[in-house]
Amino acid sequence: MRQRVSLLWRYLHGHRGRASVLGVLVMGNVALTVLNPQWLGRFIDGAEDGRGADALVDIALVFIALTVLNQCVVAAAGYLAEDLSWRATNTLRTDLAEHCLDLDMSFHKEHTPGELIERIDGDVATMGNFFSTFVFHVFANAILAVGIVGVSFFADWRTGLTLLVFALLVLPLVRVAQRRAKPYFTAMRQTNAEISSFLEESVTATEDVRGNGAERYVMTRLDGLLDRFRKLMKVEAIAVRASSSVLETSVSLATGGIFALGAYLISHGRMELGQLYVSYFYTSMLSMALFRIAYRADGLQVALAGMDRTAEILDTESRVKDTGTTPFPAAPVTVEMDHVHFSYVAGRTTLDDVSLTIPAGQSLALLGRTGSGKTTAARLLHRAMDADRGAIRFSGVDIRDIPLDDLHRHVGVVTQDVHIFRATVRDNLTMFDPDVTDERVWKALDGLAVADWIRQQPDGLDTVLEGGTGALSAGQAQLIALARVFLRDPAVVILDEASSRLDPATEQLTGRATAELMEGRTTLVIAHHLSTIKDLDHVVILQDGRVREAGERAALVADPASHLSSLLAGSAA
Ligand SMILES: Nc1ncnc2c1ncn2[C@@H]1O[C@H](COP(=O)(O)OP(=O)(O)OP(=O)(O)O)[C@@H](O)[C@H]1O
Repeated sequence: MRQRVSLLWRYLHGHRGRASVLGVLVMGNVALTVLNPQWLGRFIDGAEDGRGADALVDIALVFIALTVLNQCVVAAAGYLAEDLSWRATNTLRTDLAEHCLDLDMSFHKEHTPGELIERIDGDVATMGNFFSTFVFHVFANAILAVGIVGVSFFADWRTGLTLLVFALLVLPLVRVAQRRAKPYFTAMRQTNAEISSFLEESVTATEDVRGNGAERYVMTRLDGLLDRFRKLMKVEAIAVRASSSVLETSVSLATGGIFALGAYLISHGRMELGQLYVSYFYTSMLSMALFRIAYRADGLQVALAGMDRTAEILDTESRVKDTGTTPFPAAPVTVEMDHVHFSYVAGRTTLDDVSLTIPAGQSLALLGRTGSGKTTAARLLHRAMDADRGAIRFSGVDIRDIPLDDLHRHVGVVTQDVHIFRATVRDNLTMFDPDVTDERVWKALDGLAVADWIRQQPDGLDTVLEGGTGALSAGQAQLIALARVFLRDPAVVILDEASSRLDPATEQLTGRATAELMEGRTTLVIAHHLSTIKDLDHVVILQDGRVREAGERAALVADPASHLSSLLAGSAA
């Protein structure tokens, strides 16, 4: 609960002014709603007492004016609640997205993209609804209930007591209904997130699914998830229905009680007809208020469950701590991995005592079979995660001592599966940074192979690219990624070669662009083809997470006993 309150407080705090006005409007609405029936009572009593038509018309006019005013207050409060909820939740969405981007690999391994989208968009949207729902249907109605009981006490303690007992009996029922329903709501949201995530994965993997003839299996799994959702929905609906039936019965009993009490009081001259009418009116208003609270309890439950998950994500701390204060060393930098150990899963070593050095401004090819740990070693270099033991240093500075922002600015990464945004070439190069001018783009790329390629695109920098890697070949996507890195001018470059074969023309172009990028920078290349290592200075061959061989490329090539020589001989054969 404290977590939820502090989450709400954090996001409403910045909008205190609007929230206060909203509070005043809600209170005004409650006051007008409670006051209005009093005028009806006066009207009835006035008519009974034989007051003149003018006086009765005046009372009716006041009643109408208050009703209109109340509607205006409701409209203003509705607008403000929506506005406030969008402002607060948009900030929350941005913070959540940023927080997720900052979290390390282990978090992203545990949560699929679909699940995170559901958290960032789905849960937050529900919280937005909750806000309007809470203000209008729970908070406002709770205050209204208190107001009705209070005013009834003031008029006659016996009717006040009847309404109080009614409300006090009904409220625990509402709470029981809420508690019963909550686990189902939580499970429903979780299943919903799993469905989104599964759909996202299936759509992304369409080619693989079809290629493997796996449509039926995929659909069976989806069926299973949908079935689980349906069953949860059923139980939840029954829980909500049962509580409404109990509520409706209680309302009938309370109304009967008020009429019986009214009849008794009128017959003893202690109540007038108008007052009885007001009490009856209050009973139905109170029931409606309690109904609304109960009815909205499900929305409230969904929102509370979403809020718990949101708070949980916001409270998840990255295992990669950003506590360093040492500036990134001046280029060119020496890259050193010193007896590094790493496991994704406890007990299953991925990197075992890996040491390597790339002298300043030189390049190193990291070779090894699939699964030998090449990508993992590269990830450690830009702190996608941290080594369990050992150290990584740039020109002698431990990378954990460098602020993460600084590190990411100076270490450029080109991954195998480059992500292309559905946006212009410009946005894809600048990563949506509006401060990077076209002049800067062209200056950074001046005379480079990638610049020629961009110029050949139909609209140059304005060419709109399809999302993913759909519209571009692997080589073209690599060209975009290389250009991105050129723009940032990093001191260290980590390059995961495109593993798929490129067509000869693109291969030549990416080869030239890569050579240009490595110029004057310290580079680690994850090489998937032996043909591409010929221009690199050093070679490290990994085998099952250990260094099998390391040395200068030329020396290893010249040594017929080296493992590299045997690999080259094997690939030539
Ligand atoms: N996020 C992860 N969580 C758990 N295990 C992982 C993760 N990423 C990789 N691994 C495992 O770590 C080992 C090394 O993987 P890594 O991707 O570093 O190898 P690689 O040499 O780059 O392979 P490839 O050439 O196929 O890209 C493999 O056994 C792999 O299954």
